[in-house]
Amino acid sequence: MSSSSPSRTHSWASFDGEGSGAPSPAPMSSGGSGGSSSSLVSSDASLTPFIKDRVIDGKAVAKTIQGEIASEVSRLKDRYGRVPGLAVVIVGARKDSQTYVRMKKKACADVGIASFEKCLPDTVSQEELLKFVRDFNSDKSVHGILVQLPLPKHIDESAVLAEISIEKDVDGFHPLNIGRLCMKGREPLFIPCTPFGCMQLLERNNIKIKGANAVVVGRSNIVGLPAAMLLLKRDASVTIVHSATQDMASIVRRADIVIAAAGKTELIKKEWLKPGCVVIDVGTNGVEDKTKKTGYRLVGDVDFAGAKQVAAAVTPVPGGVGPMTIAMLLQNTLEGGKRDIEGTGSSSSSSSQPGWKKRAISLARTVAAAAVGAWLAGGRGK
Ligand SMILES: NC(=O)C1=CN([C@@H]2O[C@H](COP(=O)(O)OP(=O)(O)OC[C@H]3O[C@@H](n4cnc5c(N)ncnc54)[C@H](OP(=O)(O)O)[C@@H]3O)[C@@H](O)[C@H]2O)C=CC1
Ligand SMILES: Nc1nc(=O)c2c([nH]1)NC[C@@H]1CN(c3ccc(C(=O)N[C@@H](CCC(=O)O)C(=O)O)cc3)C=[N+]21
Repeated sequence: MSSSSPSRTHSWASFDGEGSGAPSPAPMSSGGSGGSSSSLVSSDASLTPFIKDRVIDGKAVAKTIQGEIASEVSRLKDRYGRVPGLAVVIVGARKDSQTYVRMKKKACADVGIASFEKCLPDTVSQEELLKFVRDFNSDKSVHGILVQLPLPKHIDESAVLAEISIEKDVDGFHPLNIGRLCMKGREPLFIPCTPFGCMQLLERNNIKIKGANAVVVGRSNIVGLPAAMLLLKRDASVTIVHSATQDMASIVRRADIVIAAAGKTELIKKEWLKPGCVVIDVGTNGVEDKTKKTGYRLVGDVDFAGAKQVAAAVTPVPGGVGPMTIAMLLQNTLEGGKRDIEGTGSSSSSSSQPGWKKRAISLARTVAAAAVGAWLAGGRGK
């Protein structure tokens, strides 16, 4: 995890064993096999500040993080007279996309981050869209660029995401950022917001990740895959399940931590869950509800009422991962802003070199690599 993440470190030893004076495991109301004797969740309420009655309050965690971001932004403003800026590009008129973009804009205003918006019709050509991305790439007041997904079918999503400057890729979707996220000993410049938010929900409640069996349901580039990589980097043993997985129930049943990101309403049943596990529900599915003004309500990928009876902790939908996604987008934009405004460099390595020096070294490395490549291509390397 990036050293710049707002998480705190914590010693896990006390939750584990018998005879350690450790708090007792979370109550297990559903009998059954496969349960371990220790809990990942402390019963010391001071260590689980955002868990009440086994429900993880994502809104409260997000609010805390946004408070931290607001004070950092005001520090930057006082000291340098500059604030971080986020640009959002939205194509077409999807209602859900418009809602998310509106929420992001309001969240930026709340913490003092400048926001810029480009709304394009769904007839926009790929070249035009790329031009707007390039314009934001070279705009000094923009430190983060988010192109709202999904994009219309005629646009090559990968090409657009790869065009975003890696230094402004606050979604963390650029192939270089994803590549670094997956590599041992490397860190991305930005961690994808939703998985980053899931990790914060665990970390800020001191939930033990190291050594846990984690199951991620879903393998998308934006949620499932990066969530699995982050859990792996935190020393969980990770299994990813997807639409071709056989007997998913028995795999989920072994999980101490479940991250559900399939986009299927209440796919995960109470009986699939190991007693005392922790469930992070990313799914955001609209189901018809005539009692609502909008005509629908949001439901997760997990049977929430059932999970609440079995799990030690579970996130609700809404009010769980969703608000965290937005908080982490602000966090990433702040990080991007700080690298530029304070000159803390374009690499997330822990080196203390100033930004300009890191950039110079990085450029020198690129030039050297290109020279060696040309030399080898010329047959002289044989
Ligand atoms: N709260 C938030 O902030 C966010 C919420 N979301 C929500 O999270 C969910 C997932 O989003 P996203 O990753 O973009 O979705 P995708 O549709 O891109 O990916 C879904 C993944 O789930 C797998 N899957 C689908 N059906 C099943 C099944 N029956 N059993 C097991 N695996 C299955 C798919 O498998 P395969 O690869 O084999 O097709 C795929 O890997 C959605 O509900 C989305 O709305 C997304 C982003 C942010
Ligand atoms: N480039 C890009 N980056 C994204 O991060 C991205 C995207 N495209 N496309 C769509 C998905 C989805 N997404 C959500 C963000 C916030 C909530 C959220 O805050 N949800 C609230 C409820 C919102 C409501 O009431 O509608 C909650 O769960 O409590 C949900 C989903 C980001 N995504």
